[in-house]
Amino acid sequence: MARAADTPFDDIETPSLRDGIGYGLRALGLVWANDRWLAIGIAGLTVVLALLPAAAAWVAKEIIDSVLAAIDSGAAADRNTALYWVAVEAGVLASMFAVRRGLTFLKSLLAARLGYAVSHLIYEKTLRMDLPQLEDAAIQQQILLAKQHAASRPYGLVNRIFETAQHAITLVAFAAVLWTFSPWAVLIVLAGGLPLFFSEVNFSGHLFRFHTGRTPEMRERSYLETLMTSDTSAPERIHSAADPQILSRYEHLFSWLFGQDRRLQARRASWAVALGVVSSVIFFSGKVWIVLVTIGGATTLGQMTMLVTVLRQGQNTLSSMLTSVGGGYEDLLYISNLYDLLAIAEPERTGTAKQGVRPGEGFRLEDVAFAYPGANRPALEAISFDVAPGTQLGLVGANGSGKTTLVRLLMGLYTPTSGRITLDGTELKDWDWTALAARTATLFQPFQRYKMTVGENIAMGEGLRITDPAALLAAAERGLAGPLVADLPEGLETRLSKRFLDGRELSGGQWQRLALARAMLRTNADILILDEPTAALDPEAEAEFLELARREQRTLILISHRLSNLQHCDRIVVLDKGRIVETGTHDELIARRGRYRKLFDQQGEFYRESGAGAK
Ligand SMILES: Nc1ncnc2c1ncn2[C@@H]1O[C@H](COP(=O)(O)OP(=O)(O)OP(=O)(O)O)[C@@H](O)[C@H]1O
Repeated sequence: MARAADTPFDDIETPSLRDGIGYGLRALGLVWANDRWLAIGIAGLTVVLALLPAAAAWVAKEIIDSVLAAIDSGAAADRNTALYWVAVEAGVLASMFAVRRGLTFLKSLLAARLGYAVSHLIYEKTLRMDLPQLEDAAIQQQILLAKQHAASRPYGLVNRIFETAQHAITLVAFAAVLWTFSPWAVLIVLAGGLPLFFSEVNFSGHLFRFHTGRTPEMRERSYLETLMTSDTSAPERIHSAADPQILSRYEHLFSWLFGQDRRLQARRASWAVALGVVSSVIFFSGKVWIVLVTIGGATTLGQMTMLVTVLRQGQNTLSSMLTSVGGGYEDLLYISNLYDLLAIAEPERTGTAKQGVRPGEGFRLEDVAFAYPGANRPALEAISFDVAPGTQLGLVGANGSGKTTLVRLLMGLYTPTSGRITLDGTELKDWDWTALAARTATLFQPFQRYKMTVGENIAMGEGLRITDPAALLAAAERGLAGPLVADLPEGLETRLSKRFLDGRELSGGQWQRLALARAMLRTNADILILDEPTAALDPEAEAEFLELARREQRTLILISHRLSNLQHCDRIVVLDKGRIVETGTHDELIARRGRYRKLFDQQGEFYRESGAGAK
C-alpha cells in the first residue's frame, strides 16, 4: 500500500562530489573499453560541432559588413566578397547539419552498446550472488532500479559529458568574441544561466530520492500489472472476481505516484519560469546596452548583429550546458545505485576440497542452527544427525517446520548460522562449490517451469551442458516423462509455455515429471534430494517413481507429507518448529505413538490401516 502522500524521502543519501566524479570517469572508461573508435569519433565530431556556432556568428558579421561595404562602394570586388561570405556561411551550415547527423548516428550506436554492456554487468553480478543475497529485499530493490535504468542512465551520463564539453567549447569561443566587445558582456552571459543551474541540480537530487524511495511502490505496481495480465494468475483471479479490488489498488497506487510526480514537477516548472524571467531581463539589458553603443557609433551594424546573436546564443548555450550538468548529475545518482549494486561483496566461495577427508562418511550435522536474515526466530535449531552413504532418509513435519530449509543447507545453498555440516568429514564451506554441487541431484520445491524446450527443461539439471538427445530421453524415462515426450509433436524440441506463439502448455503433473527428469539427469551424483517429488503425480506414477528412486542405490533424502511414502526409509526425522522432535524407522515411530503417529493417524483410514499392519 502507498505511504502518506507527502513522504519526502529526505533520508535517502546522494553521493558526494568525489564519488560522482569517480562514477563519471568509470562510465567513460566503460565506453573506452567497449568501443574506443566510437568514443574517439564522438569526441572528434563534438569538438567540430562545438566550434561551428561561433564560426557561423563570425561569418554572419562578415556578410553584413561586406554587404554594407558593397552598398557604400558599389564595386564588383566588394559585391564578390559579400557573395563569398554567403558561400562560406552555406558551407558552415551544411557542415553543422552533417556533423550533427553523424553525431546522432554514432551516439545511437553508443547507446545500444552501453545499454548492453551495463545490463551485462548487472546480470554477471546477480548470477554470482548467492541465495540469501538474492532473497534480500533491499538487494532486490537495487537490482530493480539498476535494471530499469541500465539502458538509459549510463549512456545519458556519457552523452551529457560530451554535450557539456561541446557547450563549454562553444562558450569559450563565444566568450572570446564577446571579450573583444567588453568583458562585461561575458559576465552578462554567466549571470543569466547560473540560477537555472542551481535549481536543476537541486531538483535532480529530489527526483532521485523520489525514485529510489518509491521503489517498493513501483515494485507493487509492476506486480499488480503482472497479476492483471498473466495467464498463470488468471484462473484464480477470474474465479475469485478480484478484478475490481486489484484495479482499485492499482488506481490508488497510481494516484499516489502521480500526486508526487505532479507536486515535484510543478515546483520544478515554477522555478524554471521564475528563473527564465530573470535570464530574459539580464539578456535584454545586455541587448539595450549593445544597441546604445552601436547607435553611439562605437561598433558596426555587422558587429552589433554578431554581438546580439552571440549574447543570445551564449546564454542559451550556457543554460543548455548547465541543464546537461544537472541532467548528468541526475544520471549520476542512478549510476551510484548501479555501482553500489556492483560493489556488493560477493559470497566467499573459498572452498577447494574436491573430496572429503573421510570419504564414505556421508553427511554429519552437528548442532546446526539457521536463521533467515531479519527473521525473529531461527528456522532451524539444534539439528544433529548423520546420513551414511546409501541411507534412505525421510524428512517430515508440518508446513513451515524447516524441511526445505534443511535440505537447502545440505546442498550448501545456505550456510548454518551456528553448528557444522560436513560431507565425508569436510565442512560444506570448505568444499569446492562445483564438486559439492555435483554430488547432489535435486528436485526443488517449488520446481521451475522453464519457458524453454522440453529438452532444455531436462538439460537444466546439468546446467544445459548435456545436449545429447539419448541422455535427455533416458532421464525423461527415469523421471516418468518418457511417454509425455514421445507424445509431443516435436519431442524434445517442443517449446513449452503458451507465452510463445508455438508453445505448448503442460498439466501440473506433466511439469512435475519434467522436473523429476531434470533431477534424474544427474546420474553421477551419489545423493538424491527430493523435496515433495510426487505432490502433483497420480498415485500410480507416485508409487512407480518412488520405487525407482529407492532402487537407485544412492543416498536418498526424501521430503513428503504423505507418510506412506516414507515407510521404506531407513530413518525418518520428524521436525516441528525447526527442531527435531523424533527420529526412527516408520515402525518405531508408529509404535512410539508420538508426533509422527499423530500425523500418520490424521492421514486417513488407508494410512492408519497400513500403520496398524506395521505395528
Ligand atoms: N526464503 C525465506 N526467507 C525467509 N524465511 C523463510 C524463507 N523460506 C522459508 N522461510 C521461513 O522458514 C521457516 C521454515 O520454512 P521451510 O520452507 O523450510 O518449511 P517446510 O517445512 O519446508 O514447509 P512446507 O511443508 O510448507 O514446504 C518458515 O517459518 C518460513 O516462513
